[in-house]
Amino acid sequence: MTALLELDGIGISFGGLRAVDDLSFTVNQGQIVGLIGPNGAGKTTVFNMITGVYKPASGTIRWQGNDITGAKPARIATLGLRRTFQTIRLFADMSVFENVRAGCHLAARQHWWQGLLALPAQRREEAELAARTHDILRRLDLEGVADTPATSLPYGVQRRVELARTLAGQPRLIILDEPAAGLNDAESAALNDTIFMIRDTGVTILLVEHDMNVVMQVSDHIVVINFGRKIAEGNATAIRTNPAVIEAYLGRDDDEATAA
Ligand SMILES: Nc1ncnc2c1ncn2[C@@H]1O[C@H](COP(=O)(O)OP(=O)(O)OP(=O)(O)O)[C@@H](O)[C@H]1O
Repeated sequence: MTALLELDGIGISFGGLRAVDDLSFTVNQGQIVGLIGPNGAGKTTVFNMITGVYKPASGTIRWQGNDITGAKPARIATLGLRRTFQTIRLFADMSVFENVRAGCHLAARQHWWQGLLALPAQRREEAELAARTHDILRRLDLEGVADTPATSLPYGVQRRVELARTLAGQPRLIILDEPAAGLNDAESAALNDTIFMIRDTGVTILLVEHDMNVVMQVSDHIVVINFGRKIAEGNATAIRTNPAVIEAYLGRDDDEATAA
């Protein structure tokens, strides 16, 4: 298996709090890796370090073998490493098609001024991008609402539009930030299929999620952190029965403990 993303001993502190400590794990090409942990475990901080929002105080992050520790978010995005957001960030005045088409811009080859001149190469690229956008809309079952203003749609559909827009940038690896948050049971069940479909198009996935059902059902490999440290990793069967994981979740009187 080829390592796409490697975290090697990364750590960061906020004031006196060691939010992430000596954390190592690898995401291989084509895998779906779940990153889980109780509230405040450090999940968000981990992917803020991966995406360049925070610079790790220690350790190394490698992308296809190259050290990208401390690289700026824009550079990391152009490498093909993208994330989704928990909060909806769609363009309110644009249709679903236009929102997803806007996600293609990072991968576009033409300069903006070539667009003004409407050169043949530019027109060709426009046609390519429109075809790519329609292909993604079809895969995510959004063709029927392509012309609908994005923010007029139900919450669960808007989340799918966001996912479509992120895919339009042709990522190699996508970090899904709690994709099941706020979804009803039917939407959450459909999400599993969507995640498999994304992987089947060749995109590697790092899934940060509270919903244990989703994580256990879709992940090839699961990394569990608590208080910023890795306490277990393995497949769903191994994680479900791991005493340290059970202890971490059952030590907390909340829904996560029940779900675990
Ligand atoms: N910018 C910051 N400044 C200070 N402390 C922070 C900051 N970001 C996170 N923390 C602290 O670091 C720890 C890890 O937080 P983080 O948000 O990464 O956890 P999480 O696993 O994503 O939690 P949740 O599941 O609740 O979203 C927490 O104790 C949090 O309070």
